[in-house]
Amino acid sequence: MKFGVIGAGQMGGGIAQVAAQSGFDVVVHDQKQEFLDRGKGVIQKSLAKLHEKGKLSDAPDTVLGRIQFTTDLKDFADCDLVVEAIVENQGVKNDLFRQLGQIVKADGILASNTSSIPITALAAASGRPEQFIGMHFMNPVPLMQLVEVIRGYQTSDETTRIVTETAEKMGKTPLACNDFPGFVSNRILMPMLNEAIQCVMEGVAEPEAIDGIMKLGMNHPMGPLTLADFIGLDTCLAIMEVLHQGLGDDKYRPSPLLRKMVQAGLLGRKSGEGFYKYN
Ligand SMILES: CC(=O)CC(=O)SCCNC(=O)CCNC(=O)[C@H](O)C(C)(C)COP(=O)(O)OP(=O)(O)OC[C@H]1O[C@@H](n2cnc3c(N)ncnc32)[C@H](O)[C@@H]1OP(=O)(O)O
Ligand SMILES: NC(=O)C1=CN([C@@H]2O[C@H](COP(=O)(O)OP(=O)(O)OC[C@H]3O[C@@H](n4cnc5c(N)ncnc54)[C@H](OP(=O)(O)O)[C@@H]3O)[C@@H](O)[C@H]2O)C=CC1
Repeated sequence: MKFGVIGAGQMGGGIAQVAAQSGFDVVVHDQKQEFLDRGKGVIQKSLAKLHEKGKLSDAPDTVLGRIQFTTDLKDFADCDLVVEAIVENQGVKNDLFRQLGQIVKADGILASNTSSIPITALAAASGRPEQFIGMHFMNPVPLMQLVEVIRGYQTSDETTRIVTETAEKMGKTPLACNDFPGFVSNRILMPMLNEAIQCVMEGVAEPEAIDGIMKLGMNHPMGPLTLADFIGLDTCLAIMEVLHQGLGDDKYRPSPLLRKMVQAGLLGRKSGEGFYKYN
């Protein structure tokens, strides 16, 4: 299988890495060489860590050698499966899928790692709705078990079968759901993170206390504010907007503090500051 990934950010890099660890030939795209170099560096660090712990079956260089980095979308022409992991914005994703629908071979499958955007709408933009699906990995991809598999309105059984089997070959557990805003994962997770942000805004407690209460009280591995910083506050806001618009209920209204922090460029770990500071 030739595996394509669009976007070399935290999700795209992780997906490419795990695909290469599973023995697939992988091609990864980003818009600029500097983004590819940054993504490659993150993959190298992760592979070194997994190797150190004896969790890699091949040498890190062998795994890295299976990944081709490119800024040219034409390099995806012969891919069997292409997973998109670019910014959580429907217009930008639609444009990309319109191009991929023209470039990727006719029997290739297109998938989106979107956190919330309707799969059926992206499928329509691609021009190949039967061979389109949501393949939603969790962050950090090398460590997390789940792949949420989301069927669009016209996704074929064959596409679902191939993508489910591919997720299994990648050592993941695929679980199916239908195409509703935020699917299952973010429909449930993101309102909790949004509520934690609202607690900061209202002065209910300091961020450290909110995170500590949820970690120690509910056994969550990360507190909600640490997790929001980890996901990216821009991505959290984009997901809340999709839930709010798509489900039409004000209980999904993004916290004004979340909006303000994104406007200020405080995006969490990836920008160096969110609810906490990172060096
Ligand atoms: C927004 C969406 O659309 C969907 C989403 O993805 S929502 C987000 C879903 N993800 C989560 O909820 C993650 C919640 N957090 C966790 O499960 C855990 O904190 C975690 C698995 C990320 C980390 O595990 P942890 O037990 O907290 O310990 P931590 O010490 O931080 O990390 C464990 C080890 O993994 C390593 N590690 C972390 N990320 C890694 C990566 N990408 N690759 C390789 N190793 C990694 C760490 O370096 C650490 O190694 P050492 O033991 O040698 O120090
Ligand atoms: N963060 C998370 O925890 C999770 C995120 N997701 C989803 O995965 C997707 C990616 O998220 P994430 O990896 O966190 O985001 P990042 O911001 O880390 O990475 C996105 C990458 O895509 C690039 N990019 C942006 N626009 C384009 C474009 N038009 N063409 C090609 N590349 C582009 C970005 O480049 P640049 O640097 O120029 O912006 C960047 O390298 C989103 O849809 C998100 O909702 C899914 C599961 C978990």
